[in-house]
Amino acid sequence: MNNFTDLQSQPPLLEVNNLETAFEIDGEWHNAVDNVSFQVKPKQVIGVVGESGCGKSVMSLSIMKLLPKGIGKIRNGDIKFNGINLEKLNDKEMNKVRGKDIAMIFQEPMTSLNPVFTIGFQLSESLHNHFNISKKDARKKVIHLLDKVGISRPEKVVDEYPHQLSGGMRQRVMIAMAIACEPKLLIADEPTTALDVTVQAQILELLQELQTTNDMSIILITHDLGVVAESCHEVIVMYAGEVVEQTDVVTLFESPKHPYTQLLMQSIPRMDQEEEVLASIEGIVPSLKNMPRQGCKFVDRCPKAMDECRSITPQLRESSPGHGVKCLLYETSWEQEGMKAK
Ligand SMILES: Nc1ncnc2c1ncn2[C@@H]1O[C@H](COP(=O)(O)OP(=O)(O)OP(=O)(O)O)[C@@H](O)[C@H]1O
Repeated sequence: MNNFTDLQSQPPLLEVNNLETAFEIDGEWHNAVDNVSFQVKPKQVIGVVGESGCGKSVMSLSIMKLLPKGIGKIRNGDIKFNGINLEKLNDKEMNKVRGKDIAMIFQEPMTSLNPVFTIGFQLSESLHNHFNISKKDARKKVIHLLDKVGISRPEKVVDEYPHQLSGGMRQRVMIAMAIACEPKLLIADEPTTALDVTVQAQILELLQELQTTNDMSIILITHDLGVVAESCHEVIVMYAGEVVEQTDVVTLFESPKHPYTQLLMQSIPRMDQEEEVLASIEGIVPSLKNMPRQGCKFVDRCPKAMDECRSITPQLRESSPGHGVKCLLYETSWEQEGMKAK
């Protein structure tokens, strides 16, 4: 992994500024991603964590411009890749960016692989989409890619079909497909969730290795802070579409500030625990239609909630340089305003 301080001085590869992505439900638009801003530096691995329904996938689909047409849209903010505003690109231009500059892998590889075509055919397709390459050279490159992602006997696997491979191998194939065109940014959406623990560790190791050899940045989306601790430089904690905490990985683990992050920390299995006694966070993430319009969205589940949390909407503020927290516990201005009013 690269040194965190070295990365800080570089211009961003990806900039997400005040992103709001909404879905239309019963004639009304609701934000699934609400005013999210962050940057990804070249060669940086950034983790996006949060429970199911926090907006992690919608955020990555927004970056890829793959939101379901007609139902979902970016209604505010912008996304810049290498300084280019992706919103301004037409479909053809965006198709070039996808795969070639930014690639994505998903949780369940079987849904992304076509069962009726061989691995070789599917991998060469993505090469043909972006490069003028002969069939023979594409096959050679596919075998090389399969080898690179740790698939043994790649010359055999190239002619096999997805169902002939294990879950871990299929995820390796997806990674091979994603890195085929050497993208500068890989978005990995829960890449290990469907795999057993040993295979999970191997896939994470592979991603880390590729990040270094290919000089790639990675956005690693996960609900598991344990995965983040292993692989990321910087972390964004999302709750109900918003960033509630954002900092480097060491600071996050040494001094998590937001009550939501603290609860997520308690749900990481630890090696020194004889039995897995995992804290679970009571309640669920509010649905888009039931999202509180005012105050903190975590209030109903927060063990540290105060009366003011229902009426005052917290702002994402730096609690120390580079450590953003969106919680009234770390804001003093609302208390001062209250004092003035008295
Ligand atoms: N096509 C859609 N139409 C309406 N609402 C949607 C759609 N896709 C996602 N949502 C809503 O947007 C919110 C964020 O969903 P998202 O899938 O991004 O969460 P997530 O954090 O990625 O969860 P998971 O880990 O389960 O994928 C949720 O409330 C979800 O129900």
